[in-house]
Amino acid sequence: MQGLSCSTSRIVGCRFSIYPMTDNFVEVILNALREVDTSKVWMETDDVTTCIRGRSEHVFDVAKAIFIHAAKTSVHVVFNGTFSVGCPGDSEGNSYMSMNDERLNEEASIKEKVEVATQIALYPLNNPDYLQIIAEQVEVAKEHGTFTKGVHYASRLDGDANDVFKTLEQSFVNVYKTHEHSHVAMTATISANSPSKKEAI
Ligand SMILES: Cc1ncc(C[n+]2csc(CCO)c2C)c(N)n1
Repeated sequence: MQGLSCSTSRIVGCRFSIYPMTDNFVEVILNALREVDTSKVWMETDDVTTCIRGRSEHVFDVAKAIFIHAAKTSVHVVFNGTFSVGCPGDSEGNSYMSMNDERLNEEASIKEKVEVATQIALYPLNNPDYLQIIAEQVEVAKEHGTFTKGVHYASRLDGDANDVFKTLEQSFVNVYKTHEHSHVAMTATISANSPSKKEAI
């Protein structure tokens, strides 16, 4: 179809918000966005979300660092985001894909110990084997020790933010590497410092 062919681009993107549940939420959001090194990703923030795009490792590095930066204030904060790769129309035509693979925020992120509760859902969009592919990534999360249980429409992961982000990244990369023209979306809701208990309330 003219103009709608699936791009072979491997540019990864994430559109996300963080929601710090505190009166000074503006400060927490803006400090997290400012103090993380975002020089290896394309980034745009508006009044609803932030979008980051570039190489997979830098998109995950920056998303994790922004969330951890907000969470280390001890405020109850939630990250809600959609990761995407292979979206038709998302072109690689910018310099961010030629960055080297050295992660700019990993050293600072791994110093922080932040417990998180997470619900993720993987969507291998153009793959008829999607159920099998999702099941394989549940096994990966079990191997990582982050998988807690399946819930309706999602899998629950608990643990340190660094470990949970490792599972998110590994699952997403495993799925999009399945074939050259894969189009994959993954949603993640990540909560830290919640006053709620873990059970349904
Ligand atoms: C990561 C992230 N990016 C953008 C917003 C939207 N937002 C809500 S309040 C605020 C600060 C004042 O403008 C902004 C940018 C968000 N919540 N989280």
